[in-house]
Amino acid sequence: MRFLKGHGTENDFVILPDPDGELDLPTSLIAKICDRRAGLGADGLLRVVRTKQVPEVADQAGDAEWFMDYRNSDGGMAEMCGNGSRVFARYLVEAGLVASGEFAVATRGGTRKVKIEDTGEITVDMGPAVVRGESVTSVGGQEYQGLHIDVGNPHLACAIGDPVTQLDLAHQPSFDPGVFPSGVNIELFNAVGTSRAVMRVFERGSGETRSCGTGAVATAVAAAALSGDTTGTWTVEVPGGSLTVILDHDTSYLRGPAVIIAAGDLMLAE
Ligand SMILES: N[C@@H](CCC[C@H](N)C(=O)O)C(=O)O
Repeated sequence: MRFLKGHGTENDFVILPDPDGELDLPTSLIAKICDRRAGLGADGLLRVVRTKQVPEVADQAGDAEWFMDYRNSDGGMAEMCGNGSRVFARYLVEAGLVASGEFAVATRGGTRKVKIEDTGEITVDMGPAVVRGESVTSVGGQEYQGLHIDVGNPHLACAIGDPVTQLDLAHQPSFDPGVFPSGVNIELFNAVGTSRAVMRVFERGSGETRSCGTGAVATAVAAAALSGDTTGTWTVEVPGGSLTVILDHDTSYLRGPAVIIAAGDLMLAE
């Protein structure tokens, strides 16, 4: 099985090209591939398949020729991955499957417009990030209140007073399963002024990662809400680098780097 490896602000992914939708990828095989000791190691997996081969998205994919089949490192599905969509776009361009510039990518969370910037960074139109209410988490015995934000996938973004560097995110932070029946990605952040936030994240299905694109959008929305804003441009610093989030009236944009770092043959099997 041919694979590539890439990352966006150190949120890393195994990429499996599967243009005709022929790969059988049981959950246990994905978890094995993403295992950092027994496998290649990654926060998630991106299967690259033509939308016309995927009946459940083909009808709503619009002009997107390619579908990003995203899986968390535990093998579970997610609706959307912000960093993954940039890495996916970088792969499509480098593989010559799309012309550089602007194009669409289909995801379970909807079709997303992608733009390769002259700087080399990639901007993704993430769609509207919707505040659904409030909820609470507990990390290391400390409770934090935050906003439940839908970025295609579920987030709980909490502004905290303690420095995020001091948090112990080795274990699953608690959350309310009544509010988040399918699990949740939990962001904890320090807002610095009105345009910068420092964030750490515990991702559903992957644990603590060094970056989360949808989480950065949720963080920007929650940070802006602290001063009653719903629009603006935010720099979101994560352990793996820095992302730009632009909150517009009816959509949000995520901009950042994406690189492919390796390619090879995978011998793992079920
Ligand atoms: N790292 C991603 C989000 C991946 C999906 C998430 N773990 C979920 O289960 O919703 C990003 O960059 O957005």
